[in-house]
Amino acid sequence: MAAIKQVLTIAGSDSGGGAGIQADIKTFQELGVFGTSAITVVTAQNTCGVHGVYPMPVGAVKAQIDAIGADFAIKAVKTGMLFDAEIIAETAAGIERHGWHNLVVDPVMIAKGGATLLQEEALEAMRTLLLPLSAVITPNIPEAEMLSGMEIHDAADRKRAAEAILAFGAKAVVIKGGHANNPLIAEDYCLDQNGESFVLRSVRIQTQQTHGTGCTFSAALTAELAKGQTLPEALVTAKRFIQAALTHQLHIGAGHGPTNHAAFRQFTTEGDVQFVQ
Ligand SMILES: Nc1ncnc2c1ncn2[C@@H]1O[C@H](COP(=O)(O)OP(=O)(O)O)[C@@H](O)[C@H]1O
Ligand SMILES: Cc1ncc(COP(=O)(O)OP(=O)(O)O)c(N)n1
Repeated sequence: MAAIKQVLTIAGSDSGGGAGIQADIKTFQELGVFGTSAITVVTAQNTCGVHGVYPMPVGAVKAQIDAIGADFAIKAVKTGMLFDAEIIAETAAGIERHGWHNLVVDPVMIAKGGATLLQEEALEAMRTLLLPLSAVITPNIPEAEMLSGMEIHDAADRKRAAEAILAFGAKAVVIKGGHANNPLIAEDYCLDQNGESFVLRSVRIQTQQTHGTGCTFSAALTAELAKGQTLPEALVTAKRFIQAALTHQLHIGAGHGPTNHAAFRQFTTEGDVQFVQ
């Protein structure tokens, strides 16, 4: 029997279970890969907001990464909440030391409730240390604006911002459309270093149950890359996964509830996502 594909998430813990490490591991499990983790930060968090942020000592981050590197055949890695420049530097050094490829960088910066998940002075470390190692980076619109230093109001702005982000060395960028103003469509835009681009479109689901959408999407992308899918194939599955997770809601908690990670396996999603070149 072929060994199950092994993946690593280097990210923060969300006590509420909808985002961060918890969302990543659930998504990995649903997509049939074996998830391992290196926890960067512990957050005290629920559907109503972030109540506390407790960074791990960098030595603990390094020790977790090296324990995984010593024993697992990691096929893809994703990063999530990294919080400060020291943790970013340790993460980048670990990825290089272990020669890991298929790096998905989810540049987590601000939680839906407004809490800071990345210190402002860490932005430069993300640009210079992590982006050059990444196969793909998946900013939402505010994150793409921060990374590129440009405002995004329309598709032309989005393309210019994507080009600016690629200039930091990422092989591809996906600017996710969850924060766009379009009330009907949720559209993600992908551009790679060869100038190839496409968009992924779905119906926008009218819901408050959106906590952890970005983590879940990037974890699904990581799982599919580990299984050997091409970037466009992996992105289509990730978009179908999050569409199902948003459609079949769980209604947990009083605030922004978590998405339903089990929905993709339970419900048909064929045709829910349009790939437009
Ligand atoms: N209301 C929605 N309906 C359908 N898809 C959505 C909705 N909100 C976000 N998405 C999708 O979820 C994924 C994460 O996007 P986004 O919410 O922008 O990221 P983040 O959680 O990092 O802010 C993207 O594929 C986006 O298109
Ligand atoms: C520990 C932790 N990591 C990441 C996030 C942000 O996740 P995201 O998927 O962007 O979802 P929202 O915060 O926007 O709901 C987080 N909250 N906690």
